[in-house]
Amino acid sequence: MSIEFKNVDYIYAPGTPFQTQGLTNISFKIRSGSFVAIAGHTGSGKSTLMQHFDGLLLPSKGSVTIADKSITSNTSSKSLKEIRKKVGLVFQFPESQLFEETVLKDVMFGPLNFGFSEQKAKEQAIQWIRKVGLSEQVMNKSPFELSGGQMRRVAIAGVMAYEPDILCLDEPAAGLDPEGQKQMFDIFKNYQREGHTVILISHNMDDISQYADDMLVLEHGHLIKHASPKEVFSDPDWLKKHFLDEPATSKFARKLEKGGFQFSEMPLTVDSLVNEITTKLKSKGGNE
Ligand SMILES: Nc1ncnc2c1ncn2[C@@H]1O[C@H](COP(=O)(O)OP(=O)(O)OP(=O)(O)O)[C@@H](O)[C@H]1O
Repeated sequence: MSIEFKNVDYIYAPGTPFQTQGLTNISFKIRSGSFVAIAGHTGSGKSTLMQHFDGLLLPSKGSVTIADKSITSNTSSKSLKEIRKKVGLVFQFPESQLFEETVLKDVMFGPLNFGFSEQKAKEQAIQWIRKVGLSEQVMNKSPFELSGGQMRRVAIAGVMAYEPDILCLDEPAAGLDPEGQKQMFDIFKNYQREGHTVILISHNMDDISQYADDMLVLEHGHLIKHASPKEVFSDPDWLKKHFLDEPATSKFARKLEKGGFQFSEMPLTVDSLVNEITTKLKSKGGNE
């Protein structure tokens, strides 16, 4: 299922002293079945953009089209419910939104809310509890008895259990250990392989370079780049200008090595990476 933005502006608290321009004139198209990363510094508009994918925020100007359904500032709540069944949003630290008595009930909540029968909702919940790497033994426990990492999985299973065509995740691996993070991303990559569209907000360039097909980069509410990670990461001048302080570790560096560069020290920051690339380019006569 595709997503298209046409000239979208979003203004928070219009006409008040708190008025803030969240997004300005955003246009792009996300291909159905792709894995897209949204990157950008804090406050650049990533969460504001994501909340337009299921109509949680309606554009102040312009339009958002999800498959063949258009969302504008006038879209009815009935149409929005249809869209929300197709677009699952997982916010940062989603475990803070768990509320049911048991894990099973919590994961069943989404499917039941979108019209699945009790039986089907239960089957979906059990399947997704397993798929996110939890044992069936947790099903009858209170979510609040679980570890932080397990609670995160329960919350994510709660969205995946109604199998939205588009899955949007805001920093889903934040705070998890490296093994837990990898498992989480493998689950999302498999979800894409099953034919779904996955959209991920991330500050982590390693994850983006490893998993995403395309990147949207925001700055001060403007879309400043829509390209593959390879294109973005092979433009040192652009990286230096926009991502100077973002951390880059060995996997990210290895991706760049494939473009012909070698790196000596790991981990690297983009700053040191860019210096290294610039030095190498100079020594090669600037032809690469
Ligand atoms: N509820 C709100 N009311 C007013 N302004 C807001 C609100 N939420 C966000 N903003 C403003 O909109 C702009 C974009 O914020 P947004 O949260 O979308 O950025 P972000 O890239 O997701 O940041 P972060 O990486 O910190 O989550 C910022 O200037 C922010 O202060």
